[in-house]
Amino acid sequence: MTQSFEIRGDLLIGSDSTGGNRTVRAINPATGANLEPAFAVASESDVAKACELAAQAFDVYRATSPEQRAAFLEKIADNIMEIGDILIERATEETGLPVARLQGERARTVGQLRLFAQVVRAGEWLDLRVDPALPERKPLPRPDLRLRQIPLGPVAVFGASNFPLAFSVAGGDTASALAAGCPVVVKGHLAHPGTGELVGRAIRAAVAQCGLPEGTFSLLTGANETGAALVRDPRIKAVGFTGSRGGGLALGAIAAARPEPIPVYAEMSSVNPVFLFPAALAARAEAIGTGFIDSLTLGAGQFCTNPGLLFAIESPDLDRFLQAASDALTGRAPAPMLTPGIHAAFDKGVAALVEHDAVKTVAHGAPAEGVNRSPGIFFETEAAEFLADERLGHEVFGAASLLVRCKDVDQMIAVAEKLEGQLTATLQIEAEDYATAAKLVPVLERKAGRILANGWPTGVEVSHAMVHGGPFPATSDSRTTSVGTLAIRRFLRPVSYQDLPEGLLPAELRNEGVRALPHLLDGVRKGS
Ligand SMILES: NC(=O)C1=CN([C@@H]2O[C@H](COP(=O)(O)OP(=O)(O)OC[C@H]3O[C@@H](n4cnc5c(N)ncnc54)[C@H](O)[C@@H]3O)[C@@H](O)[C@H]2O)C=CC1
Ligand SMILES: O=C(O)CCC(=O)C(=O)O
Repeated sequence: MTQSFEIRGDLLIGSDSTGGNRTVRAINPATGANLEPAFAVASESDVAKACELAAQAFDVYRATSPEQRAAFLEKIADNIMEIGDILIERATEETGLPVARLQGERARTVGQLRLFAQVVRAGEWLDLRVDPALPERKPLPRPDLRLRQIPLGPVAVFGASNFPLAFSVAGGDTASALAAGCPVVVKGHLAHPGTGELVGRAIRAAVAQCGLPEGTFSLLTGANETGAALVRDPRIKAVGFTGSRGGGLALGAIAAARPEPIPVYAEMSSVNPVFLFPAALAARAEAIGTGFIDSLTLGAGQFCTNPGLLFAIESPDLDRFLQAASDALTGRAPAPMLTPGIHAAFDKGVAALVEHDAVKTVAHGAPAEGVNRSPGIFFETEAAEFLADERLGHEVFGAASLLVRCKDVDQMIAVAEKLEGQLTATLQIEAEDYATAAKLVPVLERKAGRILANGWPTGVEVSHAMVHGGPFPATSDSRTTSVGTLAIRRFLRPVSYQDLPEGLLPAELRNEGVRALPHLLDGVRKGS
């Protein structure tokens, strides 16, 4: 039977929809108009109720079999597709993003849930290890030791403004936390509350259809206070976040100040340096120029993977690149940005660069027609100036980028050494560049979570070998990723069982259970 999902402005606290005061409306950023209906904003008691339900759900949910949990993730994906066109229509109204982009994002979101279902079934994430007892060992016998990963507990997820589906209510943080066995309480982003509610209803329906406890999932709409109360709640055991550096740091500080501090996995700011090597520019300066502008202006530049910094060595080929990039950007009409606040922050960041004595404007897009839009813009400066002012390396969230002119490869490497942590670093190279690029790669490994060649950083593949992370300030914890199947590890911790009788061991660590799953037996990989 086809289900119908509606936007009513409700909080979704377990199976209850009655909480909150109806005080906020979404804004259509393309027109500036308010959208109906009014949405309930969660109070502290709503937050506490969602967390209590999540805590009650935890032991039941984490005891689900891999098959039950995988089926739940797949049911969420099916339900999201069942929402149908109203999901894309509402997301377009709330974000100003084009229909095709949102359709692609929906496919990525459901694909991500289905991929995590496969991961749960495969069992590698349990990281099972067995070191059998060695009773005859001298001078001391070895006990029987068995290890598995267990989920941390209820997780707070902060939906991102710029990916209303793939990084929001049922995005990567939610998918990986649910896959790990953690109940999830989402703090929805006020930039897309209707989109969030539709997806939240799809998850809530899946909870009921799969016979899971109601507290497995809740959705709280609200501003910063709601999020702060959620992170303070003692029942929350980890946080997933995508957004600003200020927001991520504030939540990290709240989490660290709790009587029981908890991990915050925050994906924050990145300028994603791109290194244009000489032979690459000689071979294809024009193609690199247009490819760069396409990546820069994608989604009005509102990607944390946006190429915000370029480095290149002075040459006539660099001038060809600049001409091609300028031609591609000039006249390009700006798209609406996600919120008036994000638009204002972009204008402020651009104004600071326009007024900077050491920065020259290379090109900009067509003037804005309509609200919440500003032309994309491309600047240049000298390496020495870049090194002298660290503000030139900070993120301007939107379609703004700065080219840094270097004298030679050594200067390019010296500048790279000064960069903050990044999500990505990109090389534009040809075979003749490999020897010099090889000197840069070890530097970039220290700086970034993903190094790519001859592509553009926007557009992250959801897969097993993806890292969407990196050293601070790209993220708060460089040891992991927020995209790809490795993300499940953020919400797990190991437990070792020493000499427990078979009947007390979890099923997957009993002899028969272990044999059916991939595991390490005395350090040797088996069964995968
Ligand atoms: N690097 C990236 O991936 C992204 C960066 N941004 C940056 O963030 C700016 C604002 O955009 P938003 O999406 O609204 O990000 P934001 O960081 O302001 O908000 C994201 C979420 O965190 C919460 N939050 C923020 N500060 C908080 C605090 N002090 N206490 C408790 N909760 C807090 C908000 O309520 C929201 O739910 C943009 O102009 C841009 O500079 C935004 C989206 C993605
Ligand atoms: O480039 C992408 O696909 C993902 C970008 C991202 O993670 C973000 O903008 O928050």
